[in-house]
Amino acid sequence: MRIDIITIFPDYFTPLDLSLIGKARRSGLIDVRLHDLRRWTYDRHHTVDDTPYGGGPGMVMKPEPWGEALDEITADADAGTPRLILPTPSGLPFTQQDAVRLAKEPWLIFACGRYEGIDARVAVDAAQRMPVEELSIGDYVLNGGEVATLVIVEAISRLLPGVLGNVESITQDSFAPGTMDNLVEGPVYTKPPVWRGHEVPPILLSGHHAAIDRWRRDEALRKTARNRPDLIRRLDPESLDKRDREV
Ligand SMILES: COC(=O)COc1cccc(COC(=O)c2cn[nH]c2)c1
Repeated sequence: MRIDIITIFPDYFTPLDLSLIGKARRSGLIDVRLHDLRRWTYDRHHTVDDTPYGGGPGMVMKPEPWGEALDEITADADAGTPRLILPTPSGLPFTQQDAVRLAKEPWLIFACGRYEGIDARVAVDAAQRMPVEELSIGDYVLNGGEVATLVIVEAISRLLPGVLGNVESITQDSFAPGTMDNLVEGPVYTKPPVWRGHEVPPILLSGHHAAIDRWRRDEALRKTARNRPDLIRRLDPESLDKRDREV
C-alpha cells in the first residue's frame, strides 16, 4: 500500500518510523511518503492560509497549494487511482469497518487540515479526479489533521498482511467484523495467577476452551452493555444465541 501524507508539520509523522509500522515501511509492505504543503507556496512567507470569506474568527487554508500538491502527487498515474482522506471533525465517523475497507485500497492520500479548515473547493475539485472521504475519529476538535491521520493510518496498517506477527489477534479485536461485530473486548489476564491478592478468573486456567470462549463472549457482551449501550442496540438479534440473551 502506498500512503501519501500532505501536511505543514511533516515532523508529526516520525512515529511512523517506529515499531511495527516502521518495520513494515522498511520491508516495503507500506510505502509512506510525506509532503510539506509549503513546497507548493511561492511567496516569501510560504503562506498557506487566509481570512475566511463571510468573516468570522480564525483562518482558512488556501485552495491553491492543495490543488497543486494533489496535481503533482496524483500525476504518478502508474500507482492507480488514489483515495483522498480528509480527517475533519465534520466527517463521517471512522470505524473498524472503515479500517478493514481502506486496508484493501492500493493508494491513500491524507490531507492534514489546520486552522478552521481547508477551503471547501479543494475536496470538490479533487472529487472530479478521485474518490474523496471526509472522516472523523471522534466528536472533539484537534488543532489539525496530523494526529487523526496517525490514528487512521495505524488502524489501517495493522490490518495489512505481514504487518502484525499474530494475525489471530486481529479477529479477536474489539469491533472486528464477524465474531466481534459491534462488541468490545472483555478483560484480559496473564501471569502471575494471583497478583496483590487479585485472582485470575479460574475458568481461564481450566483448559476448557469452549467454556473459555463462552466466558469471553459473556464478558464482551457485559462490557459492551456497560460502556457502549449504543452498540448493543445495533447488535443484530440474529447474531445472538440463547445464552447471549441471558447475559
Ligand atoms: C475538509 O477538511 C478540513 O477542512 C479539515 O480541517 C480541520 C480543521 C481543524 C482540525 C482538523 C483535524 O481533525 C480533527 O480535529 C478531528 C478529526 N476527527 N475528529 C476531530 C481538520
